Amino acid sequence: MISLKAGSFLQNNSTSFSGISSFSHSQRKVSAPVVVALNSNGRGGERKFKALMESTLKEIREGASALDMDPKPNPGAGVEDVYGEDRATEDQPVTPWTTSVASGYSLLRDPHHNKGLAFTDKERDAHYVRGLLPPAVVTQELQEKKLMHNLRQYQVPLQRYMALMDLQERNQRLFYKLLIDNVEELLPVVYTPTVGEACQKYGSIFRRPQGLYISLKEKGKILEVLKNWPEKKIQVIVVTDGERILGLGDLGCQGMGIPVGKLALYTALGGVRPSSCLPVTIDVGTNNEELLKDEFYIGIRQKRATGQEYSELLHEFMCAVKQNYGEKVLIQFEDFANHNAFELLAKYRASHLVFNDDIQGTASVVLAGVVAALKLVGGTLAEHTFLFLGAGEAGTGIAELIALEMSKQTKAPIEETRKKIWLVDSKGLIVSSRMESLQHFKKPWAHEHEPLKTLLDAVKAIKPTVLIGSSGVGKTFTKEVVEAMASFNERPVIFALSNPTSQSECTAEQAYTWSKGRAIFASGSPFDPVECNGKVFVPGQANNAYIFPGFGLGLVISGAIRVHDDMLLAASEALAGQVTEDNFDKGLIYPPFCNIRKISAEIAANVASKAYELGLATRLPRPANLVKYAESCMYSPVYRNYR
Ligand SMILES: NC(=O)C1=CN([C@@H]2O[C@H](COP(=O)(O)OP(=O)(O)OC[C@H]3O[C@@H](n4cnc5c(N)ncnc54)[C@H](OP(=O)(O)O)[C@@H]3O)[C@@H](O)[C@H]2O)C=CC1
Ligand SMILES: CC(=O)C(=O)O
Ligand SMILES: [Mg+2]
Repeated sequence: MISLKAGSFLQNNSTSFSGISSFSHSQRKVSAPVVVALNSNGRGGERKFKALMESTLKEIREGASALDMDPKPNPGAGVEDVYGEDRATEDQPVTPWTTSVASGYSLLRDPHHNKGLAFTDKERDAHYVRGLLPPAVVTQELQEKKLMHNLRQYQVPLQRYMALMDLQERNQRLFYKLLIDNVEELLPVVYTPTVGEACQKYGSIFRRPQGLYISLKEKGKILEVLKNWPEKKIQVIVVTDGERILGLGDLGCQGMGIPVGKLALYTALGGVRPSSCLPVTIDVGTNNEELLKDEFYIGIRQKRATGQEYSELLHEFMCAVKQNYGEKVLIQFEDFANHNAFELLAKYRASHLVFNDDIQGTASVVLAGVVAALKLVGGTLAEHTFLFLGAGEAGTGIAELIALEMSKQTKAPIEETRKKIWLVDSKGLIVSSRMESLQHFKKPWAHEHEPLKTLLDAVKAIKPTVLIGSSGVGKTFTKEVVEAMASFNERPVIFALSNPTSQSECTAEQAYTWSKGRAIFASGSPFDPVECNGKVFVPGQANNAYIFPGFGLGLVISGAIRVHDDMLLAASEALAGQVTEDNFDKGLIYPPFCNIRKISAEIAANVASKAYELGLATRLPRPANLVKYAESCMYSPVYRNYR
């Protein structure tokens, strides 16, 4: 075992090199000079190691220029090839560095470098794995084929989820190759709906920890906890406190499945490197009585901390992140309850690079779907009338972005364009007579109207052209509601955004059947194509997964320091622009996920372009072709050759 450590000595068989602090990226408490400690383990590896060190140092110091992009990647923009992995080709192999040079048994157990049976004979000799594997040598493609075959044998979605998580823990590149090549089939497993069930049962299915847990016990020590994470170059953090996991409510610490899943998509769909992604769960307790009683629950057993105690922990986290990773790390808030979500976004948007996926990402994806739908239904955005069921993060976030875009298009003040948008919450239609009792984020939507209690009454009174479900409550778009929409719209536009599938406002089949095949329908969780009156209808998936991976990539490659609403509009425009005539012919208002990497590159380029235009980008000079640049920065899961 050859280990490379910063600021420490090895007791036996050790040889020291000094002055190579450039290697210190993955160890904490780095102090110069960095010491490389060598334990040759009786393999006579000392000379070999010195030669290896010299050649690798040379490669890192000089070799980077060979394949650099024009303009050169800027370390500040966070896209540099920290591990030398991009430079690896058949002719130019690299060393599989971790905090140690992984070899032998530990190499097979290191998910970042393990290739299983794909290790060549030469690699098996060079890295001491001969005999630790059966003799067959197979390609990554064959491994993929076998795994897909095995996954398809499972009847229960949760078993597929667990098999995929095991793979991620065992062989990271193979996991991402599977996910990228089979995105439409595997998205419902690592993401909604199956990830919802996984979170509900997270304590029971828990095997190896994923991500970073920061609980009230870590108060005062969050910076230290961040330093326990093995990677130093973090570019994207997805953080939840588990209080509103999909439409499933408070799952406390078990919400970890969400940041883990979202970040898997950052890599697979947006090409952000797995090593630069950090899933975080903040555990302040849970109000879920069942979990508190569950002997397998993995979080702290207490009611949720609120008020000052909550905000102090969150503030310590936000400060520690900036201190540890710098100004340009993206913090994505995910599945917080709305009473905290709006406040956190407002509090930190001026000082940190923050993005709330449920408020902002969802807004961007739904606006794109609406803009695309206009091609099928006709009219401008301002000529349509919108009604929401659900006036929380998703509902008011989407409403505000639609109103902003309408205002930009018509030059009318946003106070005016908001009047085209109506929302219903658990107490009925939001109207001005309720103003006093409304939460702050609902107040802009309190228009003059008589109070109405039910969605059906609101549909009949407002006569919306677009109906959007964002309440987290399933089966709320009843036959009467859909029939009412179809009675005054030739092509009613219906979004059933709530996740997972059990919480969907209606199914695709119901939307098409009840509207006699006239609905333009999209849902947050996927539905299979439906045959109605001899015609096949393909429902779209209106999910923020279309937006956040490309959006985040755009921020990272431009070195953006803040998120601006115009970037959300830019992302939305790029997504809507990817819907083809062929997609429209099938009634689709989103492009299929199988092209998601191309879509993400377009989104990233539009977002980055906006960041430059707004003076929020720090990566200079601006690459001439941002789409090509975004594509070139994307992580590839193909195995690297080891020397
Ligand atoms: N497809 C996608 O990409 C996304 C989907 N979502 C989904 O949207 C749903 C809501 O999320 P989010 O907005 O964050 O949640 P919030 O808790 O912030 O908002 C929920 C809203 O729904 C209202 N509501 C609850 N029950 C009813 C009811 N029976 N009738 C009418 N209104 C009701 C609430 O009313 P009140 O305020 O009165 O309590 C509240 O306004 C979730 O299922 C989530 O999974 C979220 C983000 C992205
Ligand atoms: C998709 C998503 O972010 C949600 O349902 O919360
Ligand atoms: Mg969410």
